[in-house]
This record gives sequence, structure tokens and C-alpha cells, in this order.
Amino acid sequence: MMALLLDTRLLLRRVQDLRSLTPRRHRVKDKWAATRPKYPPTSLALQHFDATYSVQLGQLWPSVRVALLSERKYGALLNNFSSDDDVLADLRAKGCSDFINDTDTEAQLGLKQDSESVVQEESKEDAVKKSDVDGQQLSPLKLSPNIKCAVFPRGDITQFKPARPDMYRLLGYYLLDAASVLPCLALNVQEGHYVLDLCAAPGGKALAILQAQAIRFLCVNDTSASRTTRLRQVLHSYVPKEFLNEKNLRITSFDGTKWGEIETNTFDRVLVDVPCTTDRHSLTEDDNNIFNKTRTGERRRLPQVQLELLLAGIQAACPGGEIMYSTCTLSQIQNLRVVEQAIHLAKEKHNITLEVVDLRPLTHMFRKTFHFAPTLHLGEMVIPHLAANFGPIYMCKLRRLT
Ligand SMILES: C[S@@+](CC[C@H](N)C(=O)[O-])C[C@H]1O[C@@H](n2cnc3c(N)ncnc32)[C@H](O)[C@@H]1O
Repeated sequence: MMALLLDTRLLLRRVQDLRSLTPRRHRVKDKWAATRPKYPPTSLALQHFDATYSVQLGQLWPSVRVALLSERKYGALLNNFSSDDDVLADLRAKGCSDFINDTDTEAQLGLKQDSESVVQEESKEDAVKKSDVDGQQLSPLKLSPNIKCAVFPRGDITQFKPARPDMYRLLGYYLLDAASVLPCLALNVQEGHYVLDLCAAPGGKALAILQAQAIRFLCVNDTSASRTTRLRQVLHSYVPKEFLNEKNLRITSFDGTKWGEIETNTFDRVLVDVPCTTDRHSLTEDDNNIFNKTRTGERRRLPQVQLELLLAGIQAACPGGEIMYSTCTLSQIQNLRVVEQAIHLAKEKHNITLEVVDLRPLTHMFRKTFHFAPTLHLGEMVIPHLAANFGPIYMCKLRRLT
């Protein structure tokens, strides 16, 4: 009996000891509980997108939503300046293909058995007809064969390893959303061109444009000083020092909306890759999120800033020059509406006439790699899909007639 009493007392003491070691639940609030916003920006973004994109995209929205909330897919933009000649071969050995140049004729014609293919219901006859259209329409597009981007096949979510430096410490590839190479390809830079990248940091698209190895002069600009520093670092990690001189390249940090006051009628090609709601980032990262309550004003001003940037880009182009407007949002207000207004205001305020360049041949050519939104009346848009989780990327190309 005595032994049992002792055992019980010992047991009680152990329990008390343990209690003193374990803090009572809710006695002290966890630190994060006090600072965590009631409505995290990612949740606010999802609410906003559910309300707007369900109307804009209709039946497509649920599948785009799932893809946007899932792991994104990258592409590896090959660096032609690297002295390592085996990079693409190594990536191919891992199962990648260069989505721009590895379009073998059979696959182009849709004759290959591909259970996942977006064109799986396309008859052989249709495919052959479309291929003829490709041939005719793609020749004026003159895509640069030097721009190469490796991707894993549809449905394959293998991740790329970080790029390795060559003997000159230049990296072999740059990881980016493969769809963001499309505006650079469609910009169609030709030998001897003067090119302006108005919102260039961190520099993925500038790097893609440089791969064409045709440019006479590239001006890269970004209003953010910290992002311009990042842009410089990127250029130094991928482009040889000999190229990074004032004769070939200018790095500036101006407010791009004012470019029309600085330099007009100058560039053969202008890329206007504007700040936007960066839909994928807004849904997945609370840090630096434009849906943060403190940034509501900035978010509401975006369409106006985008319009001013596009108008400045249009003015910076020379007559006959081409301007590419691009975003990484699905929002009609930031995409088509901005382009419509810019075309109108360019005429009204600056007497500049523009024509919209048809990018359908490009979308047709890359229909096996990306999902494109059904016909938009202005521009083209890559929409995220679980089997090919790239985008969103909107692009619209304008040509200055006057
Ligand atoms: C979508 S990001 C550009 C991405 C870049 N083109 C790339 O491919 O890496 C938009 C950029 O616009 C810059 N930006 C925002 N407002 C600007 C302005 N008024 N003038 C110039 N750049 C601006 C931002 O700092 C940001 O780096």
C-alpha cells in the first residue's frame, strides 16, 4: 500500500514537473499571431481574381485557377555567350527540348501520337493545311534561330538545376517562365537594330533579346535603383565584358513614363514589359505583394502607369519601328484596354498611327508548348494549364506607320 502511495506521489510530481516545462497553451501569444494580417495579400488576390477572371475567362477560369495555385514551370534560356558548348546537349539528355527550334516536321504536322497534345483532335488534313499557313505566315516573322529555350515535356514537372559557370564565369542558362521568351521572339530583332527595353529589370527578356546576336545597340532601363543593380548583375553573369560597353549597351534608371520627353523617333524595336499585378506571384507570395492593403493605391494606378509607359515606348520608336507591350497578368484592364487607349491617344495627342501586328502564326507554331487564350481581339495570351504551367503572359505588338 505504502509503495503504491509513493508511486502515485512520484507520478504526480512528474506531471507537475512536466507542466512547468511545457508553457500553458495560449498563455503567451505566438509572435506571428500579433503581426499576421487578418487578410493576407494572397487571399485578397484570390478573392479579386475569382471575382474578375470568372467573368472574363468563364469556363476556363477553374482550370487556370488550379494551375496558378500550383508549382510553376520554368524554361532554360540558353546563353550563346557561354563557352560551354554542351549545355543544350546536356539538357536534351535530361529529357528537355528547345521549344523554339526542335519543332520536327512530324510534330509540326500533328502526325505524332501525343495523348496530351492540345491538337489531338485535329485531323491530319487540318494539320497539313495549318502547316501551310504556318509556312506562309511565319516567313515574314523571321524568328531568330539564335534564341533557344529548353523545356521539359508537357506534364513533366522536373526542375532545372542551377546553371553552371563556364571558364570565364559566364552562366550557361537563365531560368525564366518560358512563355516570357515569346514577346522577345515576336519582337523580331534584326541585324543592326537599335533596341529599347523600357522596364528591363531583372533582365530575363533583355537577355533573350541579346541572344539573337543581331542588335547594334541596346538600351535597358528600369526606374527602380535596386532592380537596376540586379539587372547589372544578371548582365555581368551572362554577357562578356567586351560587349558591356557604351558602344553596345546603355543601362539607365529613369522613369520610363517620361521617355517621350527624353528621346523620340529613335528605336527600331521597343519592349514595354510593364509592372502589373503579377498574378502568379500575387497568389503565392505574401512578401512584396501588390494586394497588400498598404499598396492599394499603387495597384489602382497600374493601368494608368502602364498606359503612360506604352505611350512613351511608342514615341521612342521610329516610324516603321515596332513596339511590344507585355504583362504577366490575365487582367483585361491591364492588357487589351491599355493597348486600345494607347492606340487612340497616340493618334490624338502625338499624331502617331499604329497598326496591330498579327501574332497568330506564332501562337500556332508554339501551340504544343503553351496554352493560348481563345481569340482575343487585340494581342495574344498564354494561359496557365496544369500540363504546361507557364504564363500568364499577354503580348501585343504594334507597328508605327507614321
Ligand atoms: C515586369 S517587370 C520587368 C521584367 C523584365 N522585363 C524582365 O524580363 O526581367 C516590370 C519592371 O518595371 C519597372 N518599372 C515600374 N515602373 C516603371 C517606370 N515608371 N519606368 C520604368 N520602369 C518601371 C519595375 O521596377 C519592374 O522592374
